Amino acid sequence: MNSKIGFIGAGNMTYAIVSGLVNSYPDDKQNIYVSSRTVEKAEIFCKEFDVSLAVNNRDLVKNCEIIVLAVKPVKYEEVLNEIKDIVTSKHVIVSLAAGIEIKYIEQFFDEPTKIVRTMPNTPVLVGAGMTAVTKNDHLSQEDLEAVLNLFESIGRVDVIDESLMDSIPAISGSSPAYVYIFIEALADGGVLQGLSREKAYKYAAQAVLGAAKMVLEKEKHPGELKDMVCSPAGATIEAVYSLEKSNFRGAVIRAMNACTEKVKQMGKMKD
Ligand SMILES: NC(=O)C1=CN([C@@H]2O[C@H](COP(=O)(O)OP(=O)(O)OC[C@H]3O[C@@H](n4cnc5c(N)ncnc54)[C@H](OP(=O)(O)O)[C@@H]3O)[C@@H](O)[C@H]2O)C=CC1
Ligand SMILES: O=C(O)[C@@H]1CCC=N1
Repeated sequence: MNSKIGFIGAGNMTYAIVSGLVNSYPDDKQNIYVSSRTVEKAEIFCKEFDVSLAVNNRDLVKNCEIIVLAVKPVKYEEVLNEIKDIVTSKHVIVSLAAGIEIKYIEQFFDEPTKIVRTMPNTPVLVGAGMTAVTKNDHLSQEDLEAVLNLFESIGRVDVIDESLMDSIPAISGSSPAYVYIFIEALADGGVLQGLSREKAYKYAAQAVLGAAKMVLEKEKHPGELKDMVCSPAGATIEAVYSLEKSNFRGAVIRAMNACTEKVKQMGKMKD
């Protein structure tokens, strides 16, 4: 880690990213700073990970080059007003917020400021995150590489056009939540049929992990991979038929549309 990185907000996403970074950079823990509204929470957090405590958000900005805004979208105005006069052209501001556009953050600063908008997900905690990244024109290639390196150390990264950013929560930022529901449902079905709860979670989660690896590592269409499982007149096609009758795909796509709709509303709520 070549820069000091500071997290404003010690909530779920900071927990996930810092856990991942501490695993990837065990010798650089002291270069990770955290501040939060409730200082006691930040203290507990810093003790757990052996990272540096910033006593407040301004102290964090003074100590770090990369500043991650890990507060809810509605808190952006408050936090940006608090730090704007001490942010310099050397800092890189990294936003995690769903729905917040780069131009909204830019308007707080009188001078050109380096801003990166990202959408990670909680699996960064285990080094298996998916992070979409977009940036403004004030970053050098070196600045961008520094941010990409951080997220690449805790998962996969993709640089995209900002026009696509509002669509990313639905497909990867929020989707771990739907996958956990799917895993719970698989496990409940297993328990119903007599498996222990412990075994049911292990079998369900490993099946989801394995299926995802097949999609990522084999150059095959997911439909072809599904067909490989469905023996003619076999058991799997009965399950697939039942899911299709329940509009499984439609339910997922409808949920994603609801997610994106909310992301767009959250982007407007901060105005
Ligand atoms: N959770 C997720 O899976 C993902 C979240 N995100 C984005 O990450 C951001 C954070 O989300 P998440 O971690 O889930 O939210 P949380 O509610 O878990 O955490 C937010 C944190 O911000 C702190 N906070 C609030 N106001 C301030 C302030 N003025 N100064 C410093 N800290 C403050 C809160 O402290 P306190 O508890 O004391 O109020 C809390 O620790 C959001 O913008 C979200 O859109 C992006 C991708 C995935
Ligand atoms: O629920 C949320 O608003 C955030 C955005 C992506 C995941 N969690």
